[in-house]
Amino acid sequence: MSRRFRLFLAQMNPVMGDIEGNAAQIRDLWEAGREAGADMVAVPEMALTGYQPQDLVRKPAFVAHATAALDRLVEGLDEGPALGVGLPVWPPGCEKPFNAYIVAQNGRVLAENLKHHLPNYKVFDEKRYFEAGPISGPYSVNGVRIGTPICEDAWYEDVPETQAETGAEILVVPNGSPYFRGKQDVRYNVVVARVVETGLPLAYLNLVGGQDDQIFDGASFVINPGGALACHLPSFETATEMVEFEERQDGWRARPGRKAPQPEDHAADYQAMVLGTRDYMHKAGFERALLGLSGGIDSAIVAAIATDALGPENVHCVMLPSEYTSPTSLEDAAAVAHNLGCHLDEVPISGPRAAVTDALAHLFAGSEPDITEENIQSRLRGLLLMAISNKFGAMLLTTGNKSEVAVGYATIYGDMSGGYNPVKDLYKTRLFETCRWRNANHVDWFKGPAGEVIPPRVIDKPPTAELREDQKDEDSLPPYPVLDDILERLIDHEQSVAEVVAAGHDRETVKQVERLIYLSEYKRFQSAPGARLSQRAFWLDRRYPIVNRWRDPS
Ligand SMILES: Nc1ncnc2c1ncn2[C@@H]1O[C@H](COP(=O)(O)OP(=O)(O)OC[C@H]2O[C@@H]([n+]3cccc(C(=O)O)c3)[C@H](O)[C@@H]2O)[C@@H](O)[C@H]1O
Ligand SMILES: Nc1ncnc2c1ncn2[C@@H]1O[C@H](COP(=O)(O)OP(=O)(O)OP(=O)(O)O)[C@@H](O)[C@H]1O
Ligand SMILES: NC(=O)CC[C@H](N)C(=O)O
Repeated sequence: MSRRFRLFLAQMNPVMGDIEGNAAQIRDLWEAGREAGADMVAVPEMALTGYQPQDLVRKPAFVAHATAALDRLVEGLDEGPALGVGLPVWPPGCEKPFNAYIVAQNGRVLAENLKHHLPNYKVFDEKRYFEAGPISGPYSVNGVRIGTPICEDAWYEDVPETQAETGAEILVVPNGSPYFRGKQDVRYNVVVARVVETGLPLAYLNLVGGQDDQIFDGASFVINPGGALACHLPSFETATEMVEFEERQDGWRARPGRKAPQPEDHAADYQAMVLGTRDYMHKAGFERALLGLSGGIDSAIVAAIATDALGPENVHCVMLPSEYTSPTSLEDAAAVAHNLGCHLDEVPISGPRAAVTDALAHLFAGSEPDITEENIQSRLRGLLLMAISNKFGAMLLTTGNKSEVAVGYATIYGDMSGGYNPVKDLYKTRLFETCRWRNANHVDWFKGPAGEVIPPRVIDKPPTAELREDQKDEDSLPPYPVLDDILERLIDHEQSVAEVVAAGHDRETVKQVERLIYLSEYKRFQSAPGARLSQRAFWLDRRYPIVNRWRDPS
């Protein structure tokens, strides 16, 4: 009879800092694994505390709480499978804690794995929070030797290789790997390389769920020696899977299991925004969202995302027309709310606007109307929406896309008001395409209706802020395809002005965009967090000084 190993993968969604709640979830998952006859139940990196805990782990009381919760979990493990769980551990005398993965069985700890490679790039600052551990060797569960590189440890050869050389038969890798567009291909490449080098099957187990701007997409998978995919869990949903490994003449192999289809590109971005919005709201204690619905495309897609995340009954849309609001905008806002099944109220801003104009008349006498008056409209909308939020307890969502956020094309304390921005990392040209994707596609966990929820007219009409007569975005900004290409080069690829010009752009336009990016750093610093979709999202991926006189002389 060949040797077997039954690994229960639990792609779970912890809540940051809810140590007791996460411990209860982990205990339930362990029981489900025991029922199913597992040898080992694995949950992802830092599942006990939530990931990334940032400076929380520098607070000894936080780490002590996690340790106490772990001790209780371990003590409660009666006869049954081993449990692998991620948490910070802080041995006495160490300057910082370790990022650890504890494996326990039958009431006692079998192994303590410490993360060796601490990621310190993009959104990661683990060298700030953690001590790097030595490479941890394999441990035995029911007679099978398991090696556990912790997330980044699997991105280098040395940890898996050392574990294989010291007897590991299967690699189980717990991860806290946040989404960016195209990341799954990066993970396959990394994992296949480790499988080829070690000759061992590798189970890649990821977290799922939103945490501030980051979205953990799950999509856990198992690769066999030779590179074949044995099983794949769904993206953006919690899931469990029993993976059956057996030892054959040519070594350990995982039996083929579920292969959930994986979303790509617009499908993945949209689901990331829905999950990010749902988890930000729910984990922060909000059931209901509120937004200004203008009849434009930005607020339409945010309304769709919020509805898919929270359900139409939990999304309150408000149209706040002025004398510049066209009949088309009124109709389009009504159509979006109707298609999504959300409640729509109308609150005209003409009265408050007249009151503000009146109040300032003695100061502004003799000056010409300019952007000041335009911004007052935007700020009145922000004020009224925040009043509705205060009164009824829904969180205000803000709607600026990445193109607008990049050049500061938004009014601070006006349309930038709000707690979360689902589309903050989505350039306008991609936003159009993503609306088309949503109109043609639906996923079963979305709470909004299937079908063409965003009328094509909303997608096709020229974007306008409607803050003065006949205003169009293109009066102030280059056409979006041009703007987005310049932005992607300057921001996502950090190209020089000379390189952007060499790619075919007009120098004056590039310099104008560069100027707007640097000038609006203060707005981004004060802006709401949003769903991270790229490798260069505003906040942790791209950190620039606010006061900065440097301009590219190239
Ligand atoms: N470095 C700095 N650090 C901190 N604060 C700084 C600052 N520089 C300016 N400021 C402050 O910021 C103010 C200027 O910013 P702000 O008041 O936003 O005004 P501003 O950026 O001049 O105008 C808003 C822009 O957003 C556009 N827009 C587009 C789409 C929609 C909407 C909408 O509202 O619905 C608006 C609008 O057309 C206009 O171009 C200054 O008066 C000053 O108080
Ligand atoms: N008349 C309005 N009623 C309600 N909210 C509004 C109104 N005008 C603007 N807003 C709010 O301010 C935000 C910014 O306006 P903006 O014009 O940039 O976006 P949009 O109208 O949704 O899309 P687009 O830029 O494509 O016209 C809107 O998304 C909306 O939340
Ligand atoms: N938690 C981690 O170590 C994350 C780093 C890893 N390379 C990833 O993004 O997938």
